[in-house]
Amino acid sequence: MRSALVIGTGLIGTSAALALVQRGVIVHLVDHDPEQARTAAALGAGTDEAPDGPVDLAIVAAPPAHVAGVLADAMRRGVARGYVDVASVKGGPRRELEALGLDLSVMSRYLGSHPMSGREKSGPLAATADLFEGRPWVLTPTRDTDTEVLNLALELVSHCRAVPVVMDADAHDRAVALVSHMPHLVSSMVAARLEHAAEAAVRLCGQGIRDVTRIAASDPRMWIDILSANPGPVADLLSDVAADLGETVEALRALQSSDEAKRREGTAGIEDVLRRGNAGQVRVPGKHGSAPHRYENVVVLIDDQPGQLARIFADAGRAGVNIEDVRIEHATGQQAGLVQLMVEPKAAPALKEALRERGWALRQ
Ligand SMILES: NC(=O)c1ccc[n+]([C@@H]2O[C@H](COP(=O)([O-])OP(=O)(O)OC[C@H]3O[C@@H](n4cnc5c(N)ncnc54)[C@H](O)[C@@H]3O)[C@@H](O)[C@H]2O)c1
Ligand SMILES: O=C(O)C(=O)C[C@]1(C(=O)O)C=C[C@@H](O)C=C1
Repeated sequence: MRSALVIGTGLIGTSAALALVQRGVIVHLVDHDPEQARTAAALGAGTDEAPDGPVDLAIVAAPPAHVAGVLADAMRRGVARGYVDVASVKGGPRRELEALGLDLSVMSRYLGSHPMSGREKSGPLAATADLFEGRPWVLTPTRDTDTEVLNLALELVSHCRAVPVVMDADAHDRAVALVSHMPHLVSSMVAARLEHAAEAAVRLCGQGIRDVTRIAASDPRMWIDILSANPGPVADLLSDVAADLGETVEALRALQSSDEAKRREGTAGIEDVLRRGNAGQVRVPGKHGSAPHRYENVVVLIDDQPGQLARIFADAGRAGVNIEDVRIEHATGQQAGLVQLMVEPKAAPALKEALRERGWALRQ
């Protein structure tokens, strides 16, 4: 693949673009919010200039409810030889696209896909080139999918160092209901208990609750789209969880009883759910392939003024350093913030020197 067009330059689109750029692919970036595409370009994910002819692969990374419309528009304009989307649900977007009445020959250029990797954060600033490393990336070809398009999608997955998994779209949706969509709701429900909890209790939060609630920080609009496209399988699973919850509540109540036999029943009920949890947890596969990169942090003090981030990215680009991840901390009550630039350890000394030369104040 020589060229790609990423449509929707948020977390996933920009992460894929960064990985493709690292592998020498010319990447064009477009978003319905041009500021997002400009930011992605400033991060080194490609150019926000339009391609002057069809690219090899268009990657649609817009929210699920927009995917069919964006794909149909791009396919009608013939912007690429092949088209993939990365939406978290696969059956709905394909059916919506089919309903838009594209010719079969055009439809054969489309392949639905879904990288099983993400973050609770949105937007290009949360993107990283190694987001998909070692993670499953589902491809849902049909009998009509053009082989060239399947090969382009496999190349995308390989450039992102992910592991391709071929599945039927509806089987995919049932599987992700179990491993992603239902757990997301359960995480939100646990986190919701904290909303009005006493500060004295919340202050004690340790790693356990952080692990269980991390994904509850995700963008609700995105998740409304995802859950609306897969409500049946998620509802079925959540009703199984509700049954477990009911039995667990009963077991805990039995533990409060003064009757010893009842207390034994309660212990057995609790043990049952904990043991079944152990048995399920060991089935969670480890991350395949290589471990995620450990980046070095270069911390820069910035004034809270427009254009500061773009200037840092441009200075890093001039120094030939790829920024793999960025975090921004705003100092409370001050017109300043700390930007953490995460880079390959071997690139850190050159970046620090270049930034100092250009007058940036670095912090430990
Ligand atoms: N977040 C995750 O963990 C994750 C993981 C795998 C797949 N996905 C899927 O990837 C897609 C993108 O998710 P994200 O997390 O990157 O979201 P995001 O909010 O970070 O980015 C979405 C981008 O799409 C743009 N956009 C919205 N409507 C558009 C349109 N009509 N045309 C062009 N651009 C448009 C937005 O401006 C935004 O920049 C979704 O379909 C999602 O289901 C998300
Ligand atoms: O790890 C996260 O933060 C995610 O949100 C990742 C996650 C998941 O549930 O595994 C979320 C939705 C996507 O469709 C794929 C991946």
